[in-house]
Amino acid sequence: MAVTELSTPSYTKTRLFQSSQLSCLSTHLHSHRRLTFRPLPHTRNSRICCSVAPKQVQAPAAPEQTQDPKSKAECFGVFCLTYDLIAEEETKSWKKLINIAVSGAAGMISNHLLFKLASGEVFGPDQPIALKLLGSERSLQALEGVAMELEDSLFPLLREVSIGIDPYEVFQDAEWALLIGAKPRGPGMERAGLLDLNGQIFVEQGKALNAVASRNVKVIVVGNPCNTNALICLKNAPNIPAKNFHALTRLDENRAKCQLALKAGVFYDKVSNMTIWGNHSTTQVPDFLNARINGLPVKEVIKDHKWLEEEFTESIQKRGGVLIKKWGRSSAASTAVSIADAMKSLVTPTPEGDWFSSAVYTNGNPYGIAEDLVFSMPCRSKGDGDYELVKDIQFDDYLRKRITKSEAELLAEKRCVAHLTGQGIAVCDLPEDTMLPGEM
Ligand SMILES: NC(=O)c1ccc[n+]([C@@H]2O[C@H](COP(=O)([O-])OP(=O)(O)OC[C@H]3O[C@@H](n4cnc5c(N)ncnc54)[C@H](O)[C@@H]3O)[C@@H](O)[C@H]2O)c1
Repeated sequence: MAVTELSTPSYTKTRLFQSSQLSCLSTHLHSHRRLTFRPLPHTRNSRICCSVAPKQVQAPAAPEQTQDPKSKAECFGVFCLTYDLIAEEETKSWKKLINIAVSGAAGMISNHLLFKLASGEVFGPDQPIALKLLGSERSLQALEGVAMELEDSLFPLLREVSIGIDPYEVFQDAEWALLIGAKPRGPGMERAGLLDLNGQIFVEQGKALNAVASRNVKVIVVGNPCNTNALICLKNAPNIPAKNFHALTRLDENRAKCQLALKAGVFYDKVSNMTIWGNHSTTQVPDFLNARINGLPVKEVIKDHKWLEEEFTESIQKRGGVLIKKWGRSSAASTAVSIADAMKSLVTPTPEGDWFSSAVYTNGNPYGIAEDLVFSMPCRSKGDGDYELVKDIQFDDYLRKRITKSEAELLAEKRCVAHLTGQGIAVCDLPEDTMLPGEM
């Protein structure tokens, strides 16, 4: 198969396929004819658009779209079948499809997350979704495998699956972008080197989101160092509100809730108001001053304050590393759970009096934290995808001091990637070689 190699300004090359090879059938979404299966020949090693339409549910009629054939990708295997559903199977309650883009889709976290999304766990049992999977050139074969597993799972709500390596194509019309793909720190690599290497990925993906995603796309950055990657991404996407960008600290929140529950001898659903402040790194601050157990301040329930200040805090900061030592790899399943939790927190109203943690853009924050960072803070949502910061938060010297340390680290990371955020020449003076939670 002839492919054209084009140099791109990004770290990788993008393969473009001849327009004659580009065809994808997803007419099942626009058709109400009798069930027909129309297999197309498929070609391997191509950018692929895969559409699957299960028989249980029916999309509403949409106007026929005249699409430029070049904007369509090639279909693959059973995804090339066109299912025209019979009129009797129409479901009147069908909702508009949500487009979810996932990068690093052939990786370990995605291997759990995609199946949770497709099952309806996040958006509910009557919300169809399209998954747009972005991989690296090296993982394209693996992405095909992921698509096959999704296909074999017969998820009624999963209406379309497309895979590719070009973010400008995969992020088209994305309403959610879960940016998980990143490179791990290699042997001997400085943290500054990792910031630069992964930062380049988020420059390109920010630009692509800016160019082709929904103007109200919600972005959750997971790939590490996630706070600074999120900052790079939003700076390269000026047409998307900075407020829409999050870096994932929900796993840290979940871990903190679990440890407090264990110490207090209660089930973890009794722990609320748990904030993680700052960076998703070993400087993060799990806030036991404002957290509650059974509605009471943690310090009233757990009298061992030395444990809170020393063991608890460090155990959360370093839990990822301990897990790697035991498990031999970084947390994937619990990270996927926490991504689903983070999404649910934005699409369902936060329970009265409670909040959740997310690393978001500091722009007029009420806590005195430096502006123009992506910093984990307490958030509430009305369930419309947006959030507001929680105002009534207590601080003491211990909490302030810790938050300042994490803030200093993020400011240093920001200086280190100034060349990627359009903020001048990079000066890398990281205060110490702090670790990501999974790197010890
Ligand atoms: N924020 C958190 O709480 C948290 C928790 C755990 C892991 N992480 C981070 O999440 C990231 C992914 O973890 P994983 O275990 O899934 O890793 P993984 O190595 O299993 O998967 C990463 C995938 O990303 C792909 N990839 C690399 N560059 C890409 C690019 N430019 N575009 C698209 N895909 C690309 C790789 O090919 C690979 O398939 C890592 O950076 C890890 O440190 C974050």
